[in-house]
Amino acid sequence: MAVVGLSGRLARCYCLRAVRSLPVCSSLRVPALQLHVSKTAMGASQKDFESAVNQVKLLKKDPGNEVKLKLYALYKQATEGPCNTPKPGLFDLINKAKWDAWNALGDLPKETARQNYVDLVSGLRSSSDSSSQVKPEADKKQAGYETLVITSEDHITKIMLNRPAKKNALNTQMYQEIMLALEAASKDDSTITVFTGSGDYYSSGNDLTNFTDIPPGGVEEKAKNGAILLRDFVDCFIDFPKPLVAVVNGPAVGISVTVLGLFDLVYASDRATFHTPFSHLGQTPEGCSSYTFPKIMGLAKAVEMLIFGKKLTAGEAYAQGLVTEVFPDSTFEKEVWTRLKAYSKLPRNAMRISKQIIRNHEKEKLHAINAEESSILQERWLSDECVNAVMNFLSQKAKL
Ligand SMILES: CCCCCCCCCCC/C=C/C(=O)SCCNC(=O)CCNC(=O)[C@H](O)C(C)(C)COP(=O)(O)OP(=O)(O)OC[C@H]1O[C@@H](n2cnc3c(N)ncnc32)[C@H](O)[C@@H]1OP(=O)(O)O
Repeated sequence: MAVVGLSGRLARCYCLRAVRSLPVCSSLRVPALQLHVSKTAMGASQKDFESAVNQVKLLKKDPGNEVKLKLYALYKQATEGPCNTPKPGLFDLINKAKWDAWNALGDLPKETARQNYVDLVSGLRSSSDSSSQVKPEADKKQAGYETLVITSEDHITKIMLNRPAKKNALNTQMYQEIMLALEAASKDDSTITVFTGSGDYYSSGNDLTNFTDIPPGGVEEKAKNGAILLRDFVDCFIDFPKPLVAVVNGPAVGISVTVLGLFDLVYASDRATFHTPFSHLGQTPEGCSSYTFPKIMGLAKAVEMLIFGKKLTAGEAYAQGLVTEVFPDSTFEKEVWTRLKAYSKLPRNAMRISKQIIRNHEKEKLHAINAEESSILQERWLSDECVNAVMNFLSQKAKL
């Protein structure tokens, strides 16, 4: 695809398949940067291993080269088995150190290497978290998040998307932090968990700059990593055990709309809108919306949103069953939080078990739908239709 004359940022856009793969960086790459993992190496604890691979990227402190060599060696042993490459030359110090670390593991079984990797990362996580996070107390912001503001008060854990200058667009870090925040909220002493946005937007959905910066493995690896990230992200909502509430304070776009089908309550300000411009972007529905939206609002209305990109007002979203209740913007925050504080005093276990009974019937089906939607999007992200739409936004910041 001819890319002559585009800005530097676009020239890095993963969509530009003509771009040669970047030179392999000379510094030691922690294996977490290579998220493509072979199915055969995963076995029963595939999720734990993938989650550990993801978590390495979020370590607050650099664990040092010795630990990184250990992570590298265990990763290679878990995914490829015993060292199977020729020894690098004497002066190729970085690759020789990596080769030595891997080779030193000898015939260690893949399963053992995988488990050792998971154990090593969880140790790194707990030491990193304990040194960087403040124990949440009532009215206290939780430390350790850059794209979110997490507060705990009145038995409510509030997860606020906090990139207002970018309309709370979800970049890769925000996806990762939301997964961590949901994991923490599922285990803390709160009764309900609330999502909302800071600034005038709830969220403008996927950050389209996520499509730039080609990894060393090229565009296919970018799309594969994106599909893994999307699937893991949506799985967190499918499996979340407590009542999950969306306080939609303004316009919502894309994935911030589609996952609403997995929430238990959706309260919207009357200035909120709901927009899923997937066809405009050469993309397809995600967040299980290909199943939940027809179920919630009927096939015709779901098609009008998901295929034709009709933007709904809060009133229309309420009429179609996507929104539980709409409030005047002037009294939105006061009315909604008064109500939620009353709900949060209800017996925690009864609410959790009731949610389980209501949601468990379809949990496996939703996981399967999520996996299918993610793999279809993996292909879509490499298509010319998506390439042109994303480049159009990035180069002109065209408004939908
Ligand atoms: C292969 C790679 C995969 C990566 C990982 C994927 C993981 C999961 C993917 C799941 C699939 C999700 C799909 C979706 O969510 S599709 C929807 C995507 N969102 C959009 O297309 C919205 C784009 N934004 C807009 O149309 C407008 O910004 C908007 C109407 C939302 C607001 O317009 P307004 O004029 O009011 O404000 P600005 O445009 O000036 O916005 C202010 C600044 O914020 C930037 N911005 C806003 N939204 C986004 C966005 N989604 N992505 C990136 N940047 C965004 C905007 O550019 C402005 O920035 P500057 O101030 O720098 O100009």
